[in-house]
Amino acid sequence: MPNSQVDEDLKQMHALMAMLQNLDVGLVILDRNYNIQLWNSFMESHSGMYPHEVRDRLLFEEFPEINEDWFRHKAESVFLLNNRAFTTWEQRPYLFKFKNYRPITGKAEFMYQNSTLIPLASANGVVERIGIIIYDVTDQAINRVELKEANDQLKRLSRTDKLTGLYNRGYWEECLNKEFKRCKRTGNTSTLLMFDIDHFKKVNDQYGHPTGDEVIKVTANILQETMRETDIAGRYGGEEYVVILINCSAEQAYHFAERLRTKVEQTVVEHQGFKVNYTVSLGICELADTIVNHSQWIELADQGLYRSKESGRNTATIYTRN
Ligand SMILES: Nc1nc2c(ncn2[C@@H]2O[C@H](COP(=O)(O)OP(=O)(O)OP(=O)(O)O)[C@@H](O)[C@H]2O)c(=O)[nH]1
Repeated sequence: MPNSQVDEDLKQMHALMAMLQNLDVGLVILDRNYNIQLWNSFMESHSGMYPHEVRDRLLFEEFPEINEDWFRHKAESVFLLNNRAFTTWEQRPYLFKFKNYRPITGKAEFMYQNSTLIPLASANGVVERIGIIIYDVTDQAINRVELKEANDQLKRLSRTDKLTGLYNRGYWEECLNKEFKRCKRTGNTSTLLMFDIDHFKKVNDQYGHPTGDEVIKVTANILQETMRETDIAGRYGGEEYVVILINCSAEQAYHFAERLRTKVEQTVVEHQGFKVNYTVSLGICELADTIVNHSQWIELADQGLYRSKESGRNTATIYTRN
């Protein structure tokens, strides 16, 4: 080959190397034994390690954060099959654990990365090296994470009653429907308790709406303190509450209802200089074979509640057919 041609090839090679060095993506070349052969400026600036420090060093020794078994498994198929392989940040947040210095996405502690492994075949077609390309996808990942957080928050809000923090009627009914179906499937029994503040209109009339609101909130707190974590409580209407007592019979629910009723009876709500005593009436309905859907379950618990109101309030009644 004439000298001028060699010079030209070398020049082109230098230009290519300069370009690779300055790409805004990470580029690492590994030999067949996973020793580092090339380390571009992106890798240098994010790892703080110069190319001469890592050259000919075993990848897994220099970067113990890389799961060796997983990486070898992936890379061997690239070596053997001459195929590319990809890993996204959703599968693994990063390959190299680089600190994130980006001001806009300061929220992320580490750089999120997508990575691609590419086979580098020599003239005889044998893959003797592989290239790792690292893409910094921190902005994209953070946006996605934030969007998910916002959606989760929105979902929570759409399920929750603002005043009490209990589930709202719509979402609670969905839960009841699920529980209804679960009990029918498994043969377990759960009991529905519905209760309502007595003469609440008078509370509002006598002390004003804000104090009425406070009474509604305090009652929700008492309910939450009294029930189990697995029970599912909701605000059914203005001053009407519901709770699904999971895996609980009517008799057990009656004890629960009495505890709740007594706590309320003993509570004094202090608000805006007022001291409010009040009571609740409760209806109980255990799920039975005769109940055909969750709406009927609610109706029957409501009938229990109605009987409590009829019999003078501040009492709990288990629904029975007569
Ligand atoms: N402060 C306040 N009042 C509410 C809210 N939602 C409903 N109410 C009031 O709750 C009262 C319910 O009154 P009624 O349905 O007549 O029942 P009650 O006075 O509790 O009588 P009984 O249930 O028969 O003991 C109404 O005056 C509503 O305005 C709320 O979010 N805040």
